[in-house]
Amino acid sequence: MIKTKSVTLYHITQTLKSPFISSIGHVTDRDSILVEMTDVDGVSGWGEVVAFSTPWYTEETIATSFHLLKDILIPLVKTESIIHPDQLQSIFKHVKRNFMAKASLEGAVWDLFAKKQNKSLAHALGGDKTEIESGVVVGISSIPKMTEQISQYVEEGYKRFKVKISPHQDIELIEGIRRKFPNLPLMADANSSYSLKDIDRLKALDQFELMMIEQPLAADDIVDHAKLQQKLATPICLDESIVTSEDARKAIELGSCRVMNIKPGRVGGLTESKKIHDLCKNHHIPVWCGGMLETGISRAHNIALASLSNFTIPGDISSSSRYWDEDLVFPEIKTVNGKITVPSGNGIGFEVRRDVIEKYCDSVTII
Ligand SMILES: O=C(O)CCC(=O)c1ccccc1C(=O)O
Ligand SMILES: [Mg+2]
Repeated sequence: MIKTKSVTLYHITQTLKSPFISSIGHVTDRDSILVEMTDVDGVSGWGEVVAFSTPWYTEETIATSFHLLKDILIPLVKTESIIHPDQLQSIFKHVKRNFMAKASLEGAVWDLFAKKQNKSLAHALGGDKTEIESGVVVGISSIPKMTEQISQYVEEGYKRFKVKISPHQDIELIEGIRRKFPNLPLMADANSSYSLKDIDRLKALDQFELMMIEQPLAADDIVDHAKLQQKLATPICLDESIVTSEDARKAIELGSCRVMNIKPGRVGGLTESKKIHDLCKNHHIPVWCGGMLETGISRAHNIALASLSNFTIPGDISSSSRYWDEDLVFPEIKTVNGKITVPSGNGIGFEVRRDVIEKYCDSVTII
């Protein structure tokens, strides 16, 4: 049983090693809110808000998440005795959307719950893989720079490579990469930069045998994606369009995709992530875990989630050093020979480094 004593929110800002560029947004300084929930027995669980400072990827921001946590979600949780983290869905049932805010607090509860059960978060979620395969994302730049980056990541052992595309940079880019790496496990993420009018451009990509195209069409669409999937040989993977397990059910029913990307933040937490995972597994839709340029805390949650059996495709979970000079967790999260070991220690299985948090922390709020 978890009875909350306090929840501490740490607002931190870290600068990415190099700016992250996609078709819809640039990130140079990464703001995050770390959520530490301490219960009356003195055990702490950790979560992270993965929203950005502006609403370019989803409608949430760091500021909206802070408001939701402080004024609505934490007060709701503080009055409850929690037996299982799944309960948070009913505790939050009158709070619409705000998935990333909910996921951060739910993540802290999952970590705390696993720690109190003397289980790893992976085991608490029902995952039994001891290692997960690691993929990496190459941001938008010139084609020579991107191929150069890919060569470096190939050397580092990554198992899957993702590039960002848009109607301004697609066929030529993929052709350039394929010329140098004919058999690379390669995929492209469009972040909703196409419409059905671009169908010929998208069909032209079929010749390059990409593993999948991620989110070609609008975030709020699953109908046009179904039409597009019928015309494309390349599997479509949905990211932004899936924010609940109901969205996942409808997308599967319509045939809007053949693969799904799951990000706990986007779907409101690990409980909903698991539901989507289970649903996809029953319908033979493979899933992989997406990334949000997050710190080691959210990466640790992602690793635990990706230890579930239907995460059969390497996700966007890369070494912390891909984005950060210094990780917030110990030991540092590292891809070795394209794999990351799923920790066996209790909860997230990593120690949170308070000394590093302090270095990047702008403000602390205790509720
Ligand atoms: O390496 C990562 O963390 C994932 C990079 C990435 O593609 C991404 C990063 C931020 C927001 C959205 C996306 C995306 O998957 O669309
Ligand atoms: Mg994406």
